[in-house]
Amino acid sequence: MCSCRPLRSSNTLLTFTIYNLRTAQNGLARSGYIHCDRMFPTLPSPSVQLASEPSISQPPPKPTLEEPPTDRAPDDATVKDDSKPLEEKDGNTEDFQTTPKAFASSPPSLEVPTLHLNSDKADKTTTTTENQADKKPIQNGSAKPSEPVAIALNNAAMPPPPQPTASSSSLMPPPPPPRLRPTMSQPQQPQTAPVGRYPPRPNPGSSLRPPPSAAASLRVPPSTSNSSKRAVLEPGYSPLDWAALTSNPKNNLRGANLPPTLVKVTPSMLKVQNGRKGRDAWTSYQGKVYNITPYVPFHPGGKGELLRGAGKDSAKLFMEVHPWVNWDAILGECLVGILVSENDGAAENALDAMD
Ligand code: HEM
Repeated sequence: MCSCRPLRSSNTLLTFTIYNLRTAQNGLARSGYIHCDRMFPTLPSPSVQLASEPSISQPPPKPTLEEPPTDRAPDDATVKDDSKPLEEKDGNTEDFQTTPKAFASSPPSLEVPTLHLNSDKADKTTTTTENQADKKPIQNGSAKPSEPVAIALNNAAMPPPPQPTASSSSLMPPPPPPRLRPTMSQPQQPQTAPVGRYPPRPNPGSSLRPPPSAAASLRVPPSTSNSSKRAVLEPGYSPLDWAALTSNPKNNLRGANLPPTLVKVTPSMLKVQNGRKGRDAWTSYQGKVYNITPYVPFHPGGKGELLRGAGKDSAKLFMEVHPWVNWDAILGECLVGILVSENDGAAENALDAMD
């Protein structure tokens, strides 16, 4: 884009390049255009120093084409269409010292491809673009304008990702909707109402119920199952009452007619002490024999559960039900003696007989 100015318009000393075929023929610069040297800095061009009148220092090269002179004035520098180099008009460019022509370079037109999910359309688009890319030459050494488009269309030519379908087995099934944990007091009911945007409303009757408090969540829910065999203790037979009874030194909890020292109890002796026929119930635990009769009304599990171990070793039953209970701390005052074998018991009885 050379900004040309008529030759007359400049009155200062400037260096210009004159391109005019007619000037070369007639030796007169009848018409010419001053091109800015910035446009063609590397080309050798005849320079004209203008003082008051332009004077050509070096004659321009002679063209090979003959063209009749015109009658125009030598200083006529009117802008005309013949400002174009003559080789353009006649097509002869070999012997003519030409100046590189400045062509208006149109910006590369990037075609925005249209992407379709349909593979046929994508293939067509790709083919069209590839043809266009082949047809378009590289202009002025610039980068290929079609490269990004081609890359983009190569990506577009890839098959579209598979659309998720309900029957696709490669996808994980959606997680189940969260459920509220059913509580003991609110039995779970089948959900027949359609699942809407909002949770279902509570029953009209329960709307008057106060909201549950934090303390209610910590409360032990009432048990409706028969898994617990906890017995209802009579008044005056609480654990605190048992503790008060055992703290009395004259409680006589071991039983009547027993020596103050520990008794050697054989298995046969233990078996007789089963709580029937007016006899106390004895049980053994870890080699020691206890009279459990005074503890029967205090047993939280009830009389029947406690007497299951009467007349035998109840360590297994005890550990199955409540291994956390401290046996000795509760029944320490009920200790009768130690469990011995039948032979030891027989020998002891023989020694007693000798005395
Ligand atoms: C001989 C066999 C025994 C059986 C079969 C038995 C059974 C039971 C049962 C069924 C319960 C109720 C558990 C519940 O609340 O769900 C219970 C509670 C209890 N029993 Fe026994 N019991 C036995 C011996 C004993 C003995 C010898 C003692 C005392 C040393 C004892 C002290 C307790 C205590 C303190 C509880 C309350 C436990 C708690 O509340 O966590 N039991 N027992």
